[in-house]
Amino acid sequence: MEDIFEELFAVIEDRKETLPEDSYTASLFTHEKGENAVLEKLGEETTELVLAAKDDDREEVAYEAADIVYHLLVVLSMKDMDLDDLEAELRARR
Ligand SMILES: N=c1c2ncn([C@@H]3O[C@H](COP(=O)(O)OP(=O)(O)OP(=O)(O)O)[C@@H](O)[C@H]3O)c2ncn1[C@@H]1O[C@H](COP(=O)(O)O)[C@@H](O)[C@H]1O
Repeated sequence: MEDIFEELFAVIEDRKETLPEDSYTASLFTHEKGENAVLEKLGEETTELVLAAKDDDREEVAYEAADIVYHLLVVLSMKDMDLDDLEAELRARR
């Protein structure tokens, strides 16, 4: 499970660096709305997760949760943060 986060974050960092034209991730880093584009998307996905959970739609909950995790990792990268920052915060709460 840990690996998939690391793999995904590495891809996001690569897209930030290389900005391929056909990359959705790159489009978030170059969006005319700036960071608001990914932040708005995160808000939308969170609302969709809440609705899916209220409907007890487990498949949809997993789908929206994955959308949230992906966009969350993009936000971390945008702030020049990484998974270590997230891990440190989680461990500090134990
Ligand atoms: N995990 C994701 C991921 N999750 C969600 N998304 C995109 O996030 C967007 C979510 O928006 P919505 O749910 O609103 O879906 P939509 O209706 O298609 O989008 P809109 O019309 O609302 O803009 C979609 O365009 C999805 O394709 C993702 N795009 C990329 N990744 C990962 O990032 C990697 C690199 O992708 P590229 O940057 O596109 O090369 C991929 O291999 C994946 O592993």
